[in-house]
Amino acid sequence: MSPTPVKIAVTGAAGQIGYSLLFRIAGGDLLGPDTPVQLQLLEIEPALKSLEGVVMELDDCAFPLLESVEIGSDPNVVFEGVNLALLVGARPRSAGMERGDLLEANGAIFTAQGKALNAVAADDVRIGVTGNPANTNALIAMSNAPDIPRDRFSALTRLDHNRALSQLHGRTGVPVADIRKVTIWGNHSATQYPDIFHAEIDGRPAVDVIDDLEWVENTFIPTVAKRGSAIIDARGASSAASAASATIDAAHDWLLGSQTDDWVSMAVASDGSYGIPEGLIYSFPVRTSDGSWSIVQDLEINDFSRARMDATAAELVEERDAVTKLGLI
Ligand SMILES: NC(=O)C1=CN([C@@H]2O[C@H](COP(=O)(O)OP(=O)(O)OC[C@H]3O[C@@H](n4cnc5c(N)ncnc54)[C@H](O)[C@@H]3O)[C@@H](O)[C@H]2O)C=CC1
Ligand SMILES: O=C([O-])CC(=O)C(=O)O
Repeated sequence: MSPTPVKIAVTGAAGQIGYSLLFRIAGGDLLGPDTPVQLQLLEIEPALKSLEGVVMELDDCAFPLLESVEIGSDPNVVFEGVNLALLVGARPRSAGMERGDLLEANGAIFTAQGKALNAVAADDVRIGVTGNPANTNALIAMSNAPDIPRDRFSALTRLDHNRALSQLHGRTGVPVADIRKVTIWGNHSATQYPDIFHAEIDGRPAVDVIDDLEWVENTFIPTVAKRGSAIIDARGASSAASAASATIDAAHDWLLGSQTDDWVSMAVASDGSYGIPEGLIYSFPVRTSDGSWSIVQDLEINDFSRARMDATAAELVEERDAVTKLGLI
């Protein structure tokens, strides 16, 4: 008997990220080669025609795992019974904007979608937020879905995590598979803190292998934290295929588990670990298994890390205060 199909909602499905994400999901990259998927795609009314074209292309791929595709513009219909909701749809920033500038424009979307998920999603739903500002959008959705446990919400910092791995690979030549225990702390913004003090490169402490704290502070951290802007400057549009790939990686590891000798970065509701204010959606090192996650505990935090972890938390507190004032949470 084939496994029960998983219902996956994707919002902003006609957008740039959607155009990569949907094909990867339907091809089995998220749930593996044995699990059929049913896609339930949300778009705003004016983008539905374009989405119809994307669905025609999905049909034309004849993906064996793709059981059905439904599209619509009403989240109360599209989210019906979904087991996984990937909230991508939101306005992207353009050159010169910070992601926080999108708070007001995109905040309202996540209020309505949080309410709809609360009303109609499956009991086991997991919700991953990619649309920016991702952490605070996840906070808004979570706050508007009081019946869904808080640990079912996360925001995407896996792209930052992958960017950090790639930069370390570029510096050392060690394959990314042999680089472990990198952490992105905090906000998916320029204040994020990519931390290598616990990382291992080829089984050795990363700081010893790199042996250049000046490079860590003045090249590695800003390169990872500002990579989104660099891509906008180069491409004239924000990252899309890499964002889709990270969205898949994050959901895959959340639902199916991550390696035990490594961890991943995920922005989740803080339980106060590492002194981060309770309830903020903050990126931590987490281990995942079977649809649940737990924050890696007891890492020693030096003064260099502490200052950066607190600065990115302070930005998230400001964002939370701003959306509270706007009445979104
Ligand atoms: N967390 C991360 O690492 C990353 C996040 N992003 C963010 O992802 C979001 C999407 O990016 P792109 O696909 O490039 O943008 P895009 O503009 O190409 O697509 C966004 C889509 O969302 C749709 N949309 C707008 N409001 C909607 C609503 N209420 N319900 C459903 N769909 C709605 C639009 O019609 C559009 O088709 C942006 O906020 C972007 O900043 C992008 C890259 C990385
Ligand atoms: O920078 C942006 O606006 C898009 C994004 O989140 C990223 O590439 O990390």
